[in-house]
Amino acid sequence: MRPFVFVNIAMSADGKISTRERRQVRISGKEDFSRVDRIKAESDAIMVGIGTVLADNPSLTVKSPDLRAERRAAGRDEHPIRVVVDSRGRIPLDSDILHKGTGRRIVAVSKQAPPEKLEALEEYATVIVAGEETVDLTALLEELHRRGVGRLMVEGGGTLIGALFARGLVDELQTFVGNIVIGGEDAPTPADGPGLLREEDFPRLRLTEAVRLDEGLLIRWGVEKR
Ligand SMILES: NC(=O)C1=CN([C@@H]2O[C@H](COP(=O)(O)OP(=O)(O)OC[C@H]3O[C@@H](n4cnc5c(N)ncnc54)[C@H](OP(=O)(O)O)[C@@H]3O)[C@@H](O)[C@H]2O)C=CC1
Ligand SMILES: Nc1nc(O)c(N)c(N[C@@H]2O[C@H](COP(=O)(O)O)[C@@H](O)[C@H]2O)n1
Repeated sequence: MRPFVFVNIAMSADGKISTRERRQVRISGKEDFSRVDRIKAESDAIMVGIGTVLADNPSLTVKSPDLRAERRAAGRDEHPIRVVVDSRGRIPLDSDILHKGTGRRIVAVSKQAPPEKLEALEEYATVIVAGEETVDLTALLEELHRRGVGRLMVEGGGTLIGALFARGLVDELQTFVGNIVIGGEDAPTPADGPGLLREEDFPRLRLTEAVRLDEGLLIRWGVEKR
């Protein structure tokens, strides 16, 4: 068993999620940022790849005091569990995700991570070891489910999202398309990594919603079961 997995990503009108320098770019407007805060508050856990932590240093906390109060009233932590996928334990110990906001953190590593780094990390986070080289995402999701995660939001980046799609581990995709053009063949996109080659392997999506939001478009897709 694994959690319900949904990806939320903001991309430019030309399909980029950042610049070729991997610098964080504001793509969403005010309305979309509040939508993201709400769906974050509705999740049990929120996951990113180590590339996003190193590039953006996000906290992935719930920003609205009202949404945090709702979570508290429901007997939950103020913020969802923050999960970082980080085979080699590269996460800096002073990363915001390990310090900002109350609540639990999980760092998922593979057997490649140095034991001394894991020992240091355990002061701030629960460490899950899954996989030999990179993190075994199927095993990780099963472990998260065992630890009570029913609804998992994935915030990026492109490499992690591409790997989850390639393994059939995504149930829903929410994309905000913003009114900017970033360009550049090396700028990250919503599904990076090696990509898929055979049409029969391409995940098939079912459009469930397309609405105007800020100066852009929010598109929601369900992922067909294989
Ligand atoms: N616009 C938006 O909404 C968002 C944009 N971004 C942008 O995305 C960029 C970062 O994306 P990206 O560089 O692709 O990094 P990711 O955040 O996707 O992290 C990828 C890394 O995760 C690690 N990893 C461990 N196991 C796996 C696995 N099984 N499959 C895939 N990855 C694994 C790998 O590093 P290792 O081998 O060391 O473990 C890999 O390089 C930044 O520019 C950021 O600003 C990010 C989030 C949202
Ligand atoms: N939804 C959305 N729109 C954008 O325009 C963005 N740049 C992002 N980026 C993501 O948000 C994270 C920042 O989180 P915190 O504010 O630090 O909690 C960043 O790391 C990206 O995952 N998202």
